[in-house]
Amino acid sequence: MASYPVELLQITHHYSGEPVLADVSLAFEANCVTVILGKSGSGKSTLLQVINGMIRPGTGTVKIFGEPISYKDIHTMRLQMGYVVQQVGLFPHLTIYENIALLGKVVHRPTDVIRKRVVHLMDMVKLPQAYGDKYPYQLSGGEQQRAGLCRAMLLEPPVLLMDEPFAALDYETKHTIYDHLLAIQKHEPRTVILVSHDLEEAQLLADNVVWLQDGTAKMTGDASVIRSIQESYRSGK
Ligand SMILES: Nc1ncnc2c1ncn2[C@@H]1O[C@H](COP(=O)(O)OP(=O)(O)OP(=O)(O)O)[C@@H](O)[C@H]1O
Repeated sequence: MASYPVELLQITHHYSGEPVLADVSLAFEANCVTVILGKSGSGKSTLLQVINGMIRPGTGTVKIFGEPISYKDIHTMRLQMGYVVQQVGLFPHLTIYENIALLGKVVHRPTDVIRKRVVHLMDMVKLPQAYGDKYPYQLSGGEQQRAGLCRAMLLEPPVLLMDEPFAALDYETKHTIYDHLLAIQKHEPRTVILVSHDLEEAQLLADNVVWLQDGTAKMTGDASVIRSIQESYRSGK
C-alpha cells in the first residue's frame, strides 16, 4: 500500500497544560492542495509546526513518506519541506536572488544549477529577472511573497507547507498569486498543506479540506465540505 507523504496519528499537544491539539489523525494526499481551515486559535499553525518537526507533539506520531520523524535528524527531513509564512522572512541584507538561492548554497548545489532553478522559478511566478538584484525593501508585499514562494521551492521539495501566506495581501494581489500557485501545481505538482481562515481561498485552491475546531479535526473531505464549513461559520458552532 502506498504511504502518504504526510500522516498524523493521534496527535495531542498542550501548551502549559492547555490542550491545543486533541487526538488529531490525518493523512494528506500526494500532490494535492489540502487547506486546513479554522478560526483564530483553533490550532492551525501548531499543526503545521508539528508536521515540520518544529514542535514535537506531546503524544502521537508524525510520519513523512511512511517514516516516523526522526527528531535527531530533523534538518535532513526539513529539506523535503518548503515552508512559507505570512511574514515572508526574506533576509533584508541579501538580494532577492541571494534570498531565493540560499538553501541551494547550504546543500552545496552547483552554482549553475541553482541559477537555472532561480530563473525558472522567478519566471513561473512572473517576477522580472532584474528584481534578482534588488533588496526585499524595494519590492511590494506581493512581490516579496512571490520571492518567498520561490525560495521555498528552490530544492523542489515534495511537500510545501504554507501558513496564511497571503493573509496580508490585497484582493487582486492574492488572486494573482493563487493563479501562480495553481500554475506551479500543474507544472510541478507537490503536496501542499495550506493553513487559512479564508473560505474563498479554500474554494479556489483546495483539492481537500480539513476543518479544525478547538484542536480537533471536525470535518475532512474534498472541497465540497466547504459548504458545510460555511454553515458552521455562520451559525457560530
Ligand atoms: N508557544 C505558545 N505557547 C503557549 N500558547 C500558545 C503558543 N502558540 C500558540 N499558543 C496558543 O495555542 C492556541 C492555538 O494557537 P495556533 O497559533 O496554533 O492557532 P491558529 O489556529 O494558527 O491561530 P491564528 O489563526 O490566530 O494564527 C491559541 O490559543 C494560542 O494562544
